[in-house]
Amino acid sequence: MSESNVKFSEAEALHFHSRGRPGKIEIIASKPMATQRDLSLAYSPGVAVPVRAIAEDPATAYDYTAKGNLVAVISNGTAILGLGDLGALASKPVMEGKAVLFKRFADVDSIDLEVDTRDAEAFINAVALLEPSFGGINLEDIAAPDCFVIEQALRERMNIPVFHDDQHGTAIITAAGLINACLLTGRALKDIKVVVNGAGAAAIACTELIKAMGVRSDHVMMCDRSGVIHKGRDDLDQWKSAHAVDTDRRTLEEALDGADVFLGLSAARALKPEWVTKMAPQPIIFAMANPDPEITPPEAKAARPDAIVATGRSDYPNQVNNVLGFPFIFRGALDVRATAINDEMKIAAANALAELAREAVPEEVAAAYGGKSQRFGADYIIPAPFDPRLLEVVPAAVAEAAMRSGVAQRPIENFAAYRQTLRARLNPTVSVLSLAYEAAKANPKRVLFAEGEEHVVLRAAIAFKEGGYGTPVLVGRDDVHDRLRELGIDDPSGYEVLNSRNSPLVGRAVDHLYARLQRKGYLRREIERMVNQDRNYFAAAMLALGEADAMITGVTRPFSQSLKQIEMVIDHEDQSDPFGVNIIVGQNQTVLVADTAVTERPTAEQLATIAIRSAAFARRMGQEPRVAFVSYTTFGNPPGAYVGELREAVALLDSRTVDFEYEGEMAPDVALNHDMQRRYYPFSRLTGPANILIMPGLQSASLSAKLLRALSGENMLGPFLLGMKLPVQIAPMTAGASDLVTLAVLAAGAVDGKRRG
Ligand SMILES: NC(=O)C1=CN([C@@H]2O[C@H](COP(=O)(O)OP(=O)(O)OC[C@H]3O[C@@H](n4cnc5c(N)ncnc54)[C@H](OP(=O)(O)O)[C@@H]3O)[C@@H](O)[C@H]2O)C=CC1
Ligand SMILES: CC(=O)C(=O)O
Ligand SMILES: [Mg+2]
Repeated sequence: MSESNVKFSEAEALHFHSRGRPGKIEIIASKPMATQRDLSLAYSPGVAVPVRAIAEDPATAYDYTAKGNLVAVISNGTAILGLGDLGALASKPVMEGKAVLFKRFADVDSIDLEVDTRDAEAFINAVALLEPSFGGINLEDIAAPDCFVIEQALRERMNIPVFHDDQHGTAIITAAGLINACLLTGRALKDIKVVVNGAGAAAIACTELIKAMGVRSDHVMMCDRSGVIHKGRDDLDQWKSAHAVDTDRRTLEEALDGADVFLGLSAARALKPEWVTKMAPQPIIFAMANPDPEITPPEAKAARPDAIVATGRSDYPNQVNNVLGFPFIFRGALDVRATAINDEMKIAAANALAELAREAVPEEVAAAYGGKSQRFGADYIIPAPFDPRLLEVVPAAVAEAAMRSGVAQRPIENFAAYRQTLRARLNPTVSVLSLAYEAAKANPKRVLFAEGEEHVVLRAAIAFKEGGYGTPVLVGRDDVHDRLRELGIDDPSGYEVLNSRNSPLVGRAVDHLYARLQRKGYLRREIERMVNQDRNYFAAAMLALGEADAMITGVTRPFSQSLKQIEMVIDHEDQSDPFGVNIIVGQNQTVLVADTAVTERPTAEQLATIAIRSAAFARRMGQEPRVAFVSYTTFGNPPGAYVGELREAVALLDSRTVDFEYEGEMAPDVALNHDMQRRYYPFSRLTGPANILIMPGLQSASLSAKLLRALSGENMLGPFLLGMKLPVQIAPMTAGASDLVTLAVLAAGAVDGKRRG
């Protein structure tokens, strides 16, 4: 895509957007819609009751509808990122993207609306009429100067927060980054000389905010396409002329002479490395144009090794991008039902972000970024978007500022409790998975994809490599490169292919396997045939011999068959059998189910081991384990003949010292409902709903997991194979490319522990 740091092909980006349900959002019902009674309540006649209530008291719309947590992302497509005016329809992928970021980072429901007009008045009228529907309006990618007129008019006409993200979101993050970059270089805001390149929505808002925070007006030089905005120009509109200065400098190059700070909010490659050499010592360079910055960090650093450099992108250190702002700012504003997002709230958000970057980074975030650059310093001036603390810190600061400045209609009484609800909005498993992806990037591994001729596997390998998660090693025939070409990879030579027929490594694989199997009735020629003809034997041997760090297989044959083959090459972690865990990820809840893959009728001892290992895995996934041994009976009711092993497993855990909660036997509906446990089984030792369900046997476990996968699709992960000595994962035959990438990332994440152990 961009000229450097290419992480994916255009084909991959298109496939990502078109696969499955096209686009990136869908709407799901938050109430049951199963029965006639549900429908009567949700729609006519039941719906008439809240209708009358809202007509009588409009404020109750926040109680009876989704309004209070719903934000519209609205654009006319006149300044789509740095791509320019490509129209309303073309802006839809970006607006859908912003909507999903709202959900992902701050649990704000959001919908994109693309309004097909370049007429500011028509746009204003269209949006103003939407006030009843939404709790807030996030304007996006509307070009200057119309964006100023539009936002001003809508703020006056609407009694809900209206926020032009490219202006204020960007300004808040820029201000936070600038505060910290100045701290690191020993500068005071009042002294710095700033050059702003670009004089549009983002540039003007950033300039206004940093001036409000103490940067002197006569220290800021702004440039547009025609060069420096000076008092002698007669082509300036009111917004540009507000920032015109008295100077004889005319070009960006001249403006940069001796400047402390460059803020780029213009276009790709607008800043030449040779101009950067003229800046003051330890220059601060924020090249924020998207998707390609004004200058890349390697170019900037080559020209000025002493510079602090930030961009709008996630693949370089210091991502100064409004994604760090809008989800959390709206979260805080919605939670106090603010009527506006005012300057106090923006400054509070900027300060909160700046302060957060100066605090010690939590272990899990630091680990995810390879432990590198996660301490306040030149490569870490601003928190990373996946930092789970953002959702607690920024909304609380914004809500508090809204209350202080008198725009909060529903003030927060107990901030400690509020922070707790903010923490609960983030499903820890989702953040752990995100962090696992970041960790893979920071510490990339070689992962064998044993079925390297399958399209779905090749797609996964492409995503794995181009996402920067590691090096895929494809096991397959010599035409694998042709298949990669068919999938849009122009130069497939960067993909390593191991052919089990003619690889020079075959001999070592045969030796390894023969040494293991010669006394189990296998002849060497038989082993040769197995290694040549079956990729699981060959790939597992490559893993055992250290030619790669982890292995993925599974889409071409049943799980049990793959496992049997791999067990011939690789040992179990200890005396106990491996087992499978599936993870069901809900918005606010994660449930693990085990053993979904291996042992048909586990003994009590096996069940206890599965519980202990699942609990450790749950902790790795960010969950505090609460195990329920599940059955069709709950504490003996109805009496059942097949619950003995479960009860014995509970007794075994009683007799050992384990550091997690467990209980059983109980039916899944009781296990998942803590109110029911308290009401009918007050002796139960679980302190909340169970999040690990240990099934009595493979029948029930596999049936439940497969039913759930068929019904809930992408919310089901796994099965993850636990208990092998080396990191191997066996995907279900129905796995899609993204399932395979997740398995590969988790397998890669287990490498260091396994090889050490
Ligand atoms: N990192 C982040 O979070 C964000 C980054 N941005 C980026 O900022 C840029 C501008 O976005 P936005 O303000 O919304 O768009 P606008 O269309 O409102 O403004 C674009 C501005 O850039 C100027 N410009 C374009 N090319 C050059 C150039 N070569 N030299 C100097 N100035 C130039 C234009 O000048 P003129 O007035 O003469 O036409 C105009 O003033 C985009 O690249 C966008 O991706 C925006 C928001 C957030
Ligand atoms: C990040 C963003 O909003 C932009 O580049 O327009
Ligand atoms: Mg934008």
